[in-house]
Amino acid sequence: MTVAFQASLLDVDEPCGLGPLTPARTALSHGAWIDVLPGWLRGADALFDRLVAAVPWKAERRVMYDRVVDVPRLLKFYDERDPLPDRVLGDARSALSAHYAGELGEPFVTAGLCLYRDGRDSVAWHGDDLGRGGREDTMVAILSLGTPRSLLLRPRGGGPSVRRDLGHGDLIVMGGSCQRTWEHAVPKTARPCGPRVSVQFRPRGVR
Ligand SMILES: O=C(O)CCC(=O)C(=O)O
Ligand SMILES: [Fe+2]
Repeated sequence: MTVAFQASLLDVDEPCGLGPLTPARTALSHGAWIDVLPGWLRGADALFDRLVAAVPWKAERRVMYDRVVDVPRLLKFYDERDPLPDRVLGDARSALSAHYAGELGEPFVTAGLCLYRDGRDSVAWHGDDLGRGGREDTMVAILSLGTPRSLLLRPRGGGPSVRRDLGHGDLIVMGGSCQRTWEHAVPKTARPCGPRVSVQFRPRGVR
């Protein structure tokens, strides 16, 4: 598939590599938190290009109320035994598993990939609460590549939302009770907007 993407000028020709994993934590309410590390992956635009070309992206359709609608992004899920599409993703998963081992008590194993082709692609408000995230504290780590998009978070009970603009190798980790006491979304935008890939690493049974 071809998607037009303007590589960031700072990033051109830089070798792909993960920097030190030194995220800054922001406590949210109800025992939720986010860790953010801008530019964790240097040379992220090269990885973006490889993933756009190599991943067998799938368009999905879902039942919404009484209609079948297109899911507004392309997807590919790698289960724990599936080989990842790029070595750098394996390195990122290992580094995250090592860094959070004490706090999380288990490794990140799956990788969910999303391709937002332009500003019309999005993900609606939700928590990753289909599995254990709906009952237990856990973590979901997201590596963002390509054009930055806003990730919004809001408490389920109501209250102000928190926004982080993520792309070009940025990392966010949602932790604690975040998947069951908060929701997150990547809203559509009317601004001209190039494509973004997000890679979500999750522990076993978290979806
Ligand atoms: O694209 C993102 O950063 C978020 C994706 C997401 O929330 C999900 O796939 O569950
Ligand atoms: Fe999510």
